[in-house]
Amino acid sequence: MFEKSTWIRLPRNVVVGHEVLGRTLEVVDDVHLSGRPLLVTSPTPRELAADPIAAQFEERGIDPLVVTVETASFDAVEEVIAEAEAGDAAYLVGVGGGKPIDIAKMASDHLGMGFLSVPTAASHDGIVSNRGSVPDGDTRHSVAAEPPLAVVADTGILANAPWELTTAGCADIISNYTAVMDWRLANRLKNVEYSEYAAALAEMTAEILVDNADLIRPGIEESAWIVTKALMSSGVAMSIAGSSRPASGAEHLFSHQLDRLVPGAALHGHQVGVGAIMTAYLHGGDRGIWTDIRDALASIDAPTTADELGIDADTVVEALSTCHAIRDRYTILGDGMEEEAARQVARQTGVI
Ligand SMILES: NC(=O)C1=CN([C@@H]2O[C@H](COP(=O)(O)OP(=O)(O)OC[C@H]3O[C@@H](n4cnc5c(N)ncnc54)[C@H](O)[C@@H]3O)[C@@H](O)[C@H]2O)C=CC1
Ligand SMILES: O=C(CO)COP(=O)(O)O
Ligand SMILES: [Zn+2]
Repeated sequence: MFEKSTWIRLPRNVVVGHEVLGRTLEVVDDVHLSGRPLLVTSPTPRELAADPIAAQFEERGIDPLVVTVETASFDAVEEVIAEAEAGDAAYLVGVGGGKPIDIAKMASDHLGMGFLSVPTAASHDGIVSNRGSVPDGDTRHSVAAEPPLAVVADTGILANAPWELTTAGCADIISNYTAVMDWRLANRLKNVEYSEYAAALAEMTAEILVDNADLIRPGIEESAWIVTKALMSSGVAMSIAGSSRPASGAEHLFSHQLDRLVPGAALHGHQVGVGAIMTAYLHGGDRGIWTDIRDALASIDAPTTADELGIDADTVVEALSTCHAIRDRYTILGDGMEEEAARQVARQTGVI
């Protein structure tokens, strides 16, 4: 008997483009949200986007609640939940980079409320996905959470964000290549559930981004458009898969381990990009696509070496040789790399 079922949770409206921030209330209406919103933001995005959105609500006679968070933590999630309950909020709006959006996502999951994602930086694919990532003890990877009901991505704001945030978003997309290789391997070796649709979408997204790498330049709104659409597409792949597998393999394990060893040393996307160079090498050796990945990263100004990440060689080797154990996710790292083998890979690929 056929007993399979799937439940794909996607944003209902995705609005990307020039000055779309000014249309936030139209989006709110279109997804039938009403009542008092709670805007969750961080200091710079507050000025750039949350205050202008708050002004739109005020013009309509609605007094929005605003919480400014500084760090991604469960204390911040609790604070948002408490503010929402005390202020009778009806829904949440996450405005900023990954941190406020993740906090809004996790809080809305807990409160059973809808939420909107308003990214001000195209820094990774969490800005649209149904995954939330808040450090929990030793855990750094994402967990299932509420997907946004809608995304409002203003390309003018995104194009003016610090360039390294955009290159981090690009690198997060480029890492889909190795994530999908790991996923296929895990499917073949461990019978891990696999979706060809999600895998193909994740790979195609990386390919389109790499093909358009020449158009991705600082301060250009069309660049923000290309990167944001890719992040959306990658988020959809994760939603189809019902896991982060299409966009997260061993290169992400490596990055999560760096987050534990040297918190805040480099951006998520930059770390996974360097991880992807090394894990692509592990998949294919000298004939593999690791040089293509390295060159694609270099072409969009993303780091390709430990030095460029600002992380020392020993830490890179430690992260690569220990990260297999941090999560139950089978990858090319198998049951772990010997430290000397990890050092060789990092040397062969020019990472150290
Ligand atoms: N949910 C998920 O699947 C994922 C979540 N993450 C999480 O996301 C977080 C990292 O994301 P980020 O966006 O790097 O963090 P973030 O929210 O801290 O933003 C980085 C910095 O950029 C600034 N910023 C944002 N937009 C700006 C703009 N337009 N102009 C000037 N400055 C601007 C912020 O004020 C902040 O200082 C981490 O907590 C990480 O764990 C990372 C990957 C996936
Ligand atoms: O960053 C992500 C995909 O790009 C999410 O992956 P994780 O589940 O490994 O946190
Ligand atoms: Zn990522």
